[in-house]
Amino acid sequence: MAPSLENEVPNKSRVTVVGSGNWGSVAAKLIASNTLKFPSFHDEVRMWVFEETLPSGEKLSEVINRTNENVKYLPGIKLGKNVVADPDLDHAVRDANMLVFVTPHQFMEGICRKIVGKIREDAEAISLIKGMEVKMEGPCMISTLITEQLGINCCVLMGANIANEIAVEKFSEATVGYRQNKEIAEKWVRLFSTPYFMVTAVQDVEGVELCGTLKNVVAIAAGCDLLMLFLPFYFLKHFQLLFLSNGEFGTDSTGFVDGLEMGNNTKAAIMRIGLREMKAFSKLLFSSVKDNTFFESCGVADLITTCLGGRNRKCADAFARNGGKRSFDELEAELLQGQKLQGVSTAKEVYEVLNHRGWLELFPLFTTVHEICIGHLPPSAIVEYSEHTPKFSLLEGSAQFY
Ligand SMILES: NC(=O)C1=CN([C@@H]2O[C@H](COP(=O)(O)OP(=O)(O)OC[C@H]3O[C@@H](n4cnc5c(N)ncnc54)[C@H](O)[C@@H]3O)[C@@H](O)[C@H]2O)C=CC1
Ligand SMILES: O=C(CO)COP(=O)(O)O
Repeated sequence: MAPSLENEVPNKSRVTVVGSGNWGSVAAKLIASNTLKFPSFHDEVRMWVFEETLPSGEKLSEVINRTNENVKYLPGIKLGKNVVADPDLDHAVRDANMLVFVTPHQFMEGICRKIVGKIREDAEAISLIKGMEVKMEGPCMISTLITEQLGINCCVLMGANIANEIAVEKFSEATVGYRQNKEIAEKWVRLFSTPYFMVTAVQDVEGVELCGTLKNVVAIAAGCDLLMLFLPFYFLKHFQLLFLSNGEFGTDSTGFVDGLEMGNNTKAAIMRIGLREMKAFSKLLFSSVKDNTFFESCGVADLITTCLGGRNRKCADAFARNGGKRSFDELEAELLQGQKLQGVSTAKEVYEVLNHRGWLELFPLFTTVHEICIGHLPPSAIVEYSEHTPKFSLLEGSAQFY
């Protein structure tokens, strides 16, 4: 049973973080430092934990409350004594008027269903979730899902935010996207901002959220692109031994590409083309999306950091290194150890939208990423496709997107 709430103090905002993965835990840490600082917030930050039993036999939530660390998803980092892990979702959300949603996107529909009618009427939400759902009616952003299912306003916070870096207080920026109410957006900015985490608000929920969502697809491409440079050598025995024996891909592989003096240009090309497709796709879905949003932290900066150092890139690198013979599910389990990959399912969701609307030809990078992920194309297609200039000229010629 989770520890009980502190005594009620009127008019103070009470924050609950729904999610306690890698980023969820860091978000709780950031917030907890500010709820202690500002009298307008209750000190305590409740963090809903999807309960699991650790190899030691203990419950994760109990260990978090005992050690003040999320030993599974963010080991070695103290969250702040005012963070209370709570495995009971209803209990965790019922007193909060500021709900921070930060779970892998595939779980959000189920979570919303469980808490319908169980939250405060005056609750405000913010989503830190990068992903979307595709329904019969079309694509549905996670903030929209929250608003529609729970009947509450929902802002978003996205940015160049590799959680492990923010956990050790390396300087980062982030973007809050809001719809109408600037005052609420400013309250979220205050809740998250620290000297090492600089948050800016823009009035463009869809633009901010689509940036955060779509860059994960480009990061998969960036991961494949890395391996592309190795394919000619792939079957040489010593490379096979090097790549397949130690299970360490990230740093070694990047150094290797650097050694070939080819990788950075190729990766930059993938990012540039990816950014164009992100912008075109976002504007086709929502004409309100603003150009400037792509220059905020949620746009180009998040694209760069994820393509260089994110989990999507890491798994795609391993996928390509194995010639597509090991599934993303298998690689995710092995390399991320419980953390979740968003780019592969987002690529599928984007593909469904493109296919349904007859836009596949307009988005060769997004389309190719999905076809590689499902094994219809080899990883090498990610670079081959860039030779299909006629497809690109369709995009180049679509002036209304740019
Ligand atoms: N990790 C990062 O560096 C960043 C992540 N994000 C985004 O934040 C969102 C959450 O990511 P993370 O906190 O990193 O999560 P994560 O990738 O660490 O995922 C693991 C979390 O999922 C939970 N989980 C597993 N099965 C579940 C189920 N059936 N129902 C509910 N929860 C379940 C686990 O308990 C754990 O809390 C994602 O959309 C991600 O794209 C955004 C910025 C940075
Ligand atoms: O969103 C992220 C950084 O802003 C994290 O990306 P990954 O999920 O690829 O690690």
